[in-house]
Amino acid sequence: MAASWYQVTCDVPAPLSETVADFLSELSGCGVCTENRDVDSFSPDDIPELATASITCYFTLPCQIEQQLAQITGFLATLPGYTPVIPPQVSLLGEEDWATSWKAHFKPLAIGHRLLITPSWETDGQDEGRAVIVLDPGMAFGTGGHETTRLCLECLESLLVPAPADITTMKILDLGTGSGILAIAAAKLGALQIDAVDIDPQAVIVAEENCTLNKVAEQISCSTTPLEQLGDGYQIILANILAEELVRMAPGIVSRMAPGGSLILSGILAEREELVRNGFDPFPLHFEASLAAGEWRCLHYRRLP
Ligand SMILES: C[S@@+](CC[C@H](N)C(=O)[O-])C[C@H]1O[C@@H](n2cnc3c(N)ncnc32)[C@H](O)[C@@H]1O
Repeated sequence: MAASWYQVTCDVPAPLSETVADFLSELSGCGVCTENRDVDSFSPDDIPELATASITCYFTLPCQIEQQLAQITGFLATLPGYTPVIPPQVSLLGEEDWATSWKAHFKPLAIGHRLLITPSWETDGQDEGRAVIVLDPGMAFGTGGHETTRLCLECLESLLVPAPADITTMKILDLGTGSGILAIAAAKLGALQIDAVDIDPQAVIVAEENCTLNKVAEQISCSTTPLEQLGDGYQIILANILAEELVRMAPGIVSRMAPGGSLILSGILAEREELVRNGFDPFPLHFEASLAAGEWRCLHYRRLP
């Protein structure tokens, strides 16, 4: 395959990232990509900024890359506080690499005993009798890789496998649906009446697309309806949201549960488990379990009759 671009990446101290990004953008004549956050993190509030930022720009072929590199290193040398640890890294990219190289990071992921999350370009593989959820990484949280999602899915599976007698009539709420992954899992395991809500309209668009992709759009109603405007009688409520928000919403959540219904709370760092337990203590709930994965906890409650 013919190469089409030079990709140049400069690692610089974080405070210099804007200056370097502006320079590279002007020099290359196109946009730059800045990686300065530990993105494998749960929420925008706790995404830590890294000490070093990687700025990547692209030069279309043909181009005199040596001259461009000389300009870049010359510019970096003028910046106060810049000490080159690694020189700018250069690689050649082809059309196909450009379009597909990111896909290498997303592989089918088996969860629990019955679920398999797979990107749409990997659907030919063996599903070994698992319910397959096709999910392309989109703008919304929830491709199954995060512990908080996985814990929810495992707990949900334990409630729906084997299928309870009332699975076709039970109402399920996925509060903070993101990509729709939890709602889609519930549908794939046989539930027919699922509400998937999110305060982020972009997430709702992604969730709707994923429901269609998984052919479960008829079972799932996606919307931005706030909790306060939802009905009640949910046999299962799933909420993978941060601890403080869960506690704030506790009265609204519990009042929407059917007697005997299950509540699955995730997105809780181990050190905040007590905060959530205290927040849900005053309500008529039976504490069933605290599931752990690394620093994350997922709490399972049942509503008392
Ligand atoms: C961590 S993501 C969870 C996504 C998915 N349910 C999963 O388990 O992977 C949390 C989602 O909750 C949404 N959210 C946060 N606060 C909310 C609230 N008060 N009501 C509804 N959605 C909320 C966010 O927009 C985000 O999409």
